[in-house]
Amino acid sequence: MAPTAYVQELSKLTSTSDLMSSIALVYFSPTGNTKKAVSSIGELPCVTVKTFDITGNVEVPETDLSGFDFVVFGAPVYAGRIPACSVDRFKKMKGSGTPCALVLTYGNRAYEDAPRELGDIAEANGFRIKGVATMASQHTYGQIQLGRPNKDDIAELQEFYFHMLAKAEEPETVIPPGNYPYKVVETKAKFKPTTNGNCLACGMCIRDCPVGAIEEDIKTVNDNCIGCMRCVKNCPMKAKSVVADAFSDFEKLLSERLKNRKENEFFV
Ligand SMILES: Cc1cc2nc3c(=O)[nH]c(=O)nc-3n(C[C@H](O)[C@H](O)[C@H](O)COP(=O)(O)O)c2cc1C
Repeated sequence: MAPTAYVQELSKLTSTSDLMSSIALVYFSPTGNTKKAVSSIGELPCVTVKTFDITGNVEVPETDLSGFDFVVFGAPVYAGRIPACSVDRFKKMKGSGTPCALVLTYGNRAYEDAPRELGDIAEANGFRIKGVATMASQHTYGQIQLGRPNKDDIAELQEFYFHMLAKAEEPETVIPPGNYPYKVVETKAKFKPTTNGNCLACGMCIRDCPVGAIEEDIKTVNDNCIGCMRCVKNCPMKAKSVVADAFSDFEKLLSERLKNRKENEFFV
């Protein structure tokens, strides 16, 4: 169904309907792809959303989401898993048979065990998984699938959300893709950002870093760094970057290796 047709369809349904309206969005999203994908459910008519952005380096409190009609969990894929630092944050979210969807964004390589890992956390905490979306997105590194998720990706995702909401009360659940044991991964950054002379010491990078890796002097990036590149992407002065021949070589190689477009997949 074309996006406009489905929005019209949805409007018709929601005027009479049992479609849900109260939706919680929970995402970890250092560079914004996952946030964009998850938040697009809020553009559907007749839904109200409450956002729980668990990306920042703050203690996530235990949060009861059982009062919501539907929950969307979103995470990026890091080395075939969800980011290690996000695990305990997602575990703070509690449901009570609450229907949910999982949205994983990945940089056009592979999502491997990440959907299963996020799904296992959700299920253990009282959520029923109604569907899983794996969204091929712009990679953090190199020049890969620039701008994705784009308008067309979001339209596909919104159609998925629409079906999720329509089926939320049905008992069937979905087993997310992925294997056991989960892939074993290295979580420390291979390449850390450095700071150039543009820096105005505004401290935004310190405040925003998901793992508290940037020290008070701004220049020192400690070993907590996960290489998410949030500081590089968000710095208004473009003062953070990774300057290393090895990094440029890695980016070139990765861009070449991942140049063929992958499609989004929806497990319902
Ligand atoms: C440390 C790290 C590891 C990554 N590992 C993978 C991977 O295994 N597979 C993949 O396709 N993309 C991988 N990516 C790319 C991200 O999954 C992708 O760009 C994602 O959409 C970023 O989400 P965000 O913008 O919400 O932070 C990785 C990115 C980073 C920073």
